[in-house]
Amino acid sequence: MRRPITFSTNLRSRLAGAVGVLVLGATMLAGPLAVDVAEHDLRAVLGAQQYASLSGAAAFLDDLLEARLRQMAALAAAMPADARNDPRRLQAWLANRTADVGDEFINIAAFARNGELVASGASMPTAQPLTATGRPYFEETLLRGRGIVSDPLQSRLSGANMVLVTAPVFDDHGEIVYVLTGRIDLQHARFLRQVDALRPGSTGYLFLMSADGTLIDSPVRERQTAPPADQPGLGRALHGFEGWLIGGDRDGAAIVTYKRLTTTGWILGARYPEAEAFAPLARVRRTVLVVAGILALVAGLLAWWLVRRGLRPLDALHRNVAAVRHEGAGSEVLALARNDEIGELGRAFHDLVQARGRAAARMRAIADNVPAVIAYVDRDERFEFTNAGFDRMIGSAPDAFIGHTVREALGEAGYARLEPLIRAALRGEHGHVEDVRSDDATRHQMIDTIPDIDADGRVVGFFVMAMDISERKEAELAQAASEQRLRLIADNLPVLICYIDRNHRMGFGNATFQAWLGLEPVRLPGMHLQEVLGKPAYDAARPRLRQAFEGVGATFEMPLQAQGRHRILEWTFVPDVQAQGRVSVAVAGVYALAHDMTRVKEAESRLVQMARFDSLTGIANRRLFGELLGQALERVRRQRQVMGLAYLDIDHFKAINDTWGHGVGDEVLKEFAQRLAGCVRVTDTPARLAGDEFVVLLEDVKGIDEAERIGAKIVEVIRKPFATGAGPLDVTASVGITLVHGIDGPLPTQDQVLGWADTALYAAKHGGRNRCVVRLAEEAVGVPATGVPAQ
Ligand SMILES: Nc1nc2c(ncn2[C@@H]2O[C@H](COP(=O)(O)OP(=O)(O)OP(=O)(O)O)[C@@H](O)[C@H]2O)c(=O)[nH]1
Repeated sequence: MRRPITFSTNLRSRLAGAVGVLVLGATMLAGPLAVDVAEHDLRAVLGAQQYASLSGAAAFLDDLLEARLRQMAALAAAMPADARNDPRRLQAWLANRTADVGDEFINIAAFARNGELVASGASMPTAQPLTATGRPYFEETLLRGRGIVSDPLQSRLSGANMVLVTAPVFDDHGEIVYVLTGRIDLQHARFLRQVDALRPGSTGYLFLMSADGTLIDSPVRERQTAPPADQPGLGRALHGFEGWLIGGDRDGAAIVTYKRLTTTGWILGARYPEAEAFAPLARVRRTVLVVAGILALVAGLLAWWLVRRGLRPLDALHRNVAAVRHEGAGSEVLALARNDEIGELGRAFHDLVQARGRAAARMRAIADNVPAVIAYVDRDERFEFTNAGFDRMIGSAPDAFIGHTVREALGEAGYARLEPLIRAALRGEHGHVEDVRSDDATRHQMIDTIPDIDADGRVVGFFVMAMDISERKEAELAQAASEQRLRLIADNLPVLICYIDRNHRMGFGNATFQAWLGLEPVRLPGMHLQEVLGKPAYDAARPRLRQAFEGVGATFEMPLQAQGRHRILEWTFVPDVQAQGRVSVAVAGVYALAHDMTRVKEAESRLVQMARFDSLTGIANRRLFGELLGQALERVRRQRQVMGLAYLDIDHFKAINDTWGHGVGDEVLKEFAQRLAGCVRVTDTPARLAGDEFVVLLEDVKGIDEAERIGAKIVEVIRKPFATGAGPLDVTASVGITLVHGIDGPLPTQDQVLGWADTALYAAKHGGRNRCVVRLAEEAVGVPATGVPAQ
């Protein structure tokens, strides 16, 4: 559920204030920022200026030192030859020269090539001879063969700081004989005074150091003996840096510039304190700040006022929206007539409110017409929404519970029934119960609770839906009772009844499974059919089962060995066809019924026996004989054998009956059949056609002789007295045999063959009875019989 949008009541004031402060701040910052940019540029200009100025000063000092070197070189060149050879003359000459150059050099001295001080323009030291051996300026002059300016050094006599300018004195052979040194006392030389005009500003100053950082000259008194070690960038300058930089030390920030002298490698530095360098700019900055502050205040106020004025329609729209939401005002107040964005916004709100109203009405109509109780309950378990179902199911007005808790609305008992569902819903879980009884326990209800989870995953409430499912419950109970009845019937029927699913597993099975197969019905569901029937029976049933699953029912017989009994079952498979969609159907399973056909089969087999055998004598009757004769005739033609058919009749049987009665007649018939069966081959089949008429089907007879031997044997066997209830009786029989060859052409009919045998019998009777007559088939009609009279 969405959280309601909260309009800030002072949005307009806050926006106006924010814009005012932004404008004020921006205006305030603009001036100082501009001054900062100017200061940055000015620094670059001043730095470059300082460097140019210092370069000029360095050039000047280079000129100065080169002039001193030239002056000393000229002096050395001007040394007369006698002064070179005579130390006293040299001393006098130097004294005069020292007087000449007194402004530039405090003293001029001459050192011999071995370093010994030979002469000095000032007074010669007397106490101890001085030597320049090992001194860098001396050694370097000898090495280079030209004059140099020494690094600052301290006089061994006066202790004053000085530098020496040297020049070699050559003899006529170009060899150095003396090294002249002109001494410049740093205390008095004041190199920097000569370039003082190039000093930066009034508080800035220049300073001069040797290449190793020894201070040569500085206007700052206290630093005359020590190098300006804390000068910003000094370390870099000692490593060759030339240029300007800005740095700070205990004296404050300053622009410091460095330049090296080309003659000596000395470092000339200038320090220009920022306090002086940027003093005009600081004044400008103060002025800019004041002016920017005033301007910013005016601009900020103006911006604040303009925004407030511009947002006044939005404020009005906000009030109207609040009136619609909280005071029930009509949405028409939102349809502003303005022709700008606010008007457009207002009209859009108006349309939205209208659409929302229509949607809410639709939702309400749907909710009210659903046959269920629908409610929304907040986190505090208070009803926020209820539908008309409350009226129908509970009998309370639809809005009666709004604002009340579930406990207040339904009472303790009703709340207790719902409490597990409410707890589940507030945990964020769906709840569902089906068997909630109404207060009077006459109705069944199904209740669902669905949690309302916001975008942050918190449960803010839940929906409740309750339905009256009494009718469905009653239907379920009725169905259960009906199923119970069906089950009772199925369990008491002497048939196997079961349901087989598509995987050939049992659905259910009736109690007969227990009786016939020893399987409890409760164990059947899920069992595989192979497990139930055993593999052979299952394999036999599978093709029919496949057929049934293709939608075609099947009925078939199948033997089953179980529980020590052999049964013949007649199975019927009925497909359980279920609709799938509108047009297609599918077989979901197969209903199977199995009847025990064992007894029926046994009775059937008895009937077959009865139908094919003579009940009095037990040998084949006319029906079976007919079947066997047909088959024998087929064999005759196929195997080209000779078949014989003997036709027998008891002589004067009527007289036996008449004399001794039917019972004795029956005894004679049975004994006759017995003897007949006993005297022919097992492949020959005796049969009783009717009364005292018998036949014997003789297979594969080799010829007439053999037929006659068989006939004679029969006649002989019968001739022996019959033991009957009336005592021994003499019985004879007449026999007519016909032989049928395997010939081409149409096969003779059974009646024809019987007719031929009957004709032979007739001949035997006619010939005096108690004998046998054999006839070939082709002789059957009108041919005299070959009688085999009784012996
Ligand atoms: N006991 C008894 N008699 C039967 C049965 N069926 C037929 N008969 C009698 O058998 C007699 C048959 O006689 P026939 O074959 O016609 O004549 P016959 O006396 O044998 O004379 P010939 O055949 O010429 O020697 C009749 O009297 C029948 O009633 C039977 O099942 N049992």
